[in-house]
Amino acid sequence: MVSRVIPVDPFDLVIFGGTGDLARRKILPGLFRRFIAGQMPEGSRIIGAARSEHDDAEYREVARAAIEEFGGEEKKDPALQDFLGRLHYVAIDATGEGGWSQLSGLMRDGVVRAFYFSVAPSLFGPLAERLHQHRIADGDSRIVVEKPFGRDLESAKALNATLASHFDERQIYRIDHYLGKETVQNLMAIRFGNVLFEPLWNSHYVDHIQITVAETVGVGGRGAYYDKSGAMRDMVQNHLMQLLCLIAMEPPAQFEADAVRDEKLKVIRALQPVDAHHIVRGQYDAGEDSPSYRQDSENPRSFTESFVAMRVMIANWRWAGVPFYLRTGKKLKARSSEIAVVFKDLGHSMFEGDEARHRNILSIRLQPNEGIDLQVTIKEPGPGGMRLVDVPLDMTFADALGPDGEDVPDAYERLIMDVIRGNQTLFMRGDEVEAAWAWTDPIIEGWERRADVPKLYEQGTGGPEDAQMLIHRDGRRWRDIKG
Ligand SMILES: NC(=O)C1=CN([C@@H]2O[C@H](COP(=O)(O)OP(=O)(O)OC[C@H]3O[C@@H](n4cnc5c(N)ncnc54)[C@H](OP(=O)(O)O)[C@@H]3O)[C@@H](O)[C@H]2O)C=CC1
Ligand SMILES: O=C1O[C@H](COP(=O)(O)O)[C@@H](O)[C@H](O)[C@H]1O
Repeated sequence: MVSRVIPVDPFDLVIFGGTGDLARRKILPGLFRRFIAGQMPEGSRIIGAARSEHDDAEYREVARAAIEEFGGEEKKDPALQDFLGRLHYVAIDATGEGGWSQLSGLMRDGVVRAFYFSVAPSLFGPLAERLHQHRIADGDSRIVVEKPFGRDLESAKALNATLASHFDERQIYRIDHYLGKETVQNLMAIRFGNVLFEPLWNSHYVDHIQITVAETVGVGGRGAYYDKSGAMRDMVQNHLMQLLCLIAMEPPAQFEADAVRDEKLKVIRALQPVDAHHIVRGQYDAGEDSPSYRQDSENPRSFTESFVAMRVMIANWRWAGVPFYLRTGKKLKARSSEIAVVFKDLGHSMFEGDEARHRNILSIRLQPNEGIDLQVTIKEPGPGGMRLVDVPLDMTFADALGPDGEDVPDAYERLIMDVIRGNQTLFMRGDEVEAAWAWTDPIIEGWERRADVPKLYEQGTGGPEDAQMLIHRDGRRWRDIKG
């Protein structure tokens, strides 16, 4: 099978924060992979922009070093030199006047102009203002806005208003890199591309749904940011919420930006408030040889959560009474992200002596080993009569699709190419982000009001004991976190 590369128009992509961690770790290596794949047409340029003084040659060395450090196999590709030749640099201050006329002079007509805000969120507004003031952005330009998009409803509204005073909504690409992950898109393909699942996708057949995003990393290196954020703002309000929307939304009429985003918004608006009883916060303790969260964040009195588990209900016809259990945390036992749709038990077993509960479980593995797995019940092989056993019908995309199944763009690559193509389907709309904050704000405010103390949990486990209780109380259990 040969991967299809959809052509894009020539573009100028300006990366504000082009020397920063995200640019070096993800954006530049990703763009090099797209260059190799033929998605950077002749005449396209990448312009790094940050305060530090560099000329083009020095910036190319920054990019070369980044690709060497963070790139994969592609770093050995002889096309690297040609790619670096497409890079330019402007020293610019987002909050001052330095560099703007130089950037303005670099802009060309006849190519797509995209501006990636890979800088601290406090600079999103000043960048938008200056792009507008200096007439660097035209009516077809796109801006890509990184997370976090605000830290509550009020700040998200203010940021939306600032951006809206300079750009139309169709020009604003709010990034959630989970939406760019291959398997997250597969979620929609599995749901809406198979006749098999949709009839069962409701409260008549689904017992509950589990969404897990487990990480083994801690917050070392990003402690200052994370400690003001916590798992709720960092992961739940955006990534987990987006997964929840995709799994729960009604079928959109088309796979088109507003059709998909309208349906996601309806899910967020139908979320019931979560009471304290249905949510557990945790913070990782010190391990034998590894620091605690408080040490990593350099805040010895921190009450920020590095883990959240919660039971969420959606008040609509399709999902009435079906719990969605969400959990995410750092320093857990494995890196594993999965959505599991657990179907109801059979109403009656015709097989004598079969007392086990048999249930179908559709598990969509987002990472690692992207794939799907459907647990089905079959007869145990051998002469032992009609004894039933549950087995997985397992498909790893890499196995099923061969080497090309592995050769897929990573989330950032895909999303940047969508920006150039002008496709907003996998980006969050302003009202979606606000609705998500409107739902999370009361939860966070409740913690602050009660001075809630997160439960400590042992590193390398599934989180605090209370998270087990959260689901056990309902007579269910979490799926194992397996890497
Ligand atoms: N790093 C990551 O893994 C992730 C990051 N993000 C988001 O991406 C954004 C960037 O993060 P990250 O790369 O880690 O941040 P860094 O601190 O590593 O980089 C910040 C960049 O902004 C530049 N910069 C700082 N101040 C100004 C200014 N006044 N004018 C122009 N440029 C400026 C810096 O260069 P200089 O100092 O030379 O100006 C640098 O290039 C943030 O919004 C973050 O939340 C989101 C998800 C993951
Ligand atoms: O946005 C973020 O995501 C990462 C997890 O992303 P993944 O692609 O590695 O699953 C998380 O570590 C980080 O805290 C958060 O800001």
